[in-house]
Amino acid sequence: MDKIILKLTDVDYYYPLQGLETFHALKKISLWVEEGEILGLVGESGSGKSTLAKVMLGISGKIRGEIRYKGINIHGRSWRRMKVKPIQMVLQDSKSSLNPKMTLFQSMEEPLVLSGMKEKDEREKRVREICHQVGLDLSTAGKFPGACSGGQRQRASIGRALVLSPELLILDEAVSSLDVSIQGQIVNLLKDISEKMNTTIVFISHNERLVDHFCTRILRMEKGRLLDKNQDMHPIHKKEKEPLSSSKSI
Ligand SMILES: Nc1ncnc2c1ncn2[C@@H]1O[C@H](COP(=O)(O)OP(=O)(O)OP(=O)(O)O)[C@@H](O)[C@H]1O
Repeated sequence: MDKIILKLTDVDYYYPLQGLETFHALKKISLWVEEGEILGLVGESGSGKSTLAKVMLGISGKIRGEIRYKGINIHGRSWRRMKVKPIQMVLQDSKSSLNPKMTLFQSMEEPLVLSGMKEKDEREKRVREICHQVGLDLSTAGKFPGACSGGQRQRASIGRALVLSPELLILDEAVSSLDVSIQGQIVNLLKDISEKMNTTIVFISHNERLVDHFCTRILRMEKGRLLDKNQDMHPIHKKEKEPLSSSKSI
């Protein structure tokens, strides 16, 4: 088997409610993520996909079970407290994840500033590289989010997530609000990035056709549980990465 970078064993998650009540959102989730793969996570609305993504990122709250990143038990540890995080997430709403008062370029530069990269020239060089990778020209990168299209903003959100070279990128409905042709372009871009940078991707989407085209393995959630219990017994869900035409209807 390929190298496992993230492994969850019997993970339960409970959201705190009013008083002493809790909501049992994840039930006995066991899964692994292999280095370099594009793992798709599908399931109906409310099945727990976003909660699972947040647990991978270190959400606070009542968690049971074991979460190991590269063999290290990260249970209860928040990546948010670390300057350079090995896991990054891109959400559906690029408007809310980008600061409206910063240009796309500045938003992509900010994680470098926060990580302690002091030289402005060095930071700008890195952001120019990332702009090239995510297909944003520099004049667009100089605009504020309000003056950009959804696709341009989403490229910048992906660029911001990639600028510190994360090992694992989680995309939670990250292309859902975009036109079909733009979805295809962004998915091709992600595939390219995953191949060139060996970035591992967890891709959450309602769009099963898109997931089927894009992902190398697919897991399904239902009511807080994972349906594919014995993951290596589902070879039909495991395939080689194949090119996706951006004009194809997905
Ligand atoms: N902060 C919260 N407090 C209490 N319950 C929550 C909270 N956030 C989510 N839930 C509940 O947890 C369950 C799983 O929600 P989650 O957002 O993870 O589902 P999802 O599969 O990502 O849904 P969608 O596809 O609609 O985004 C739902 O029943 C939801 O109501």
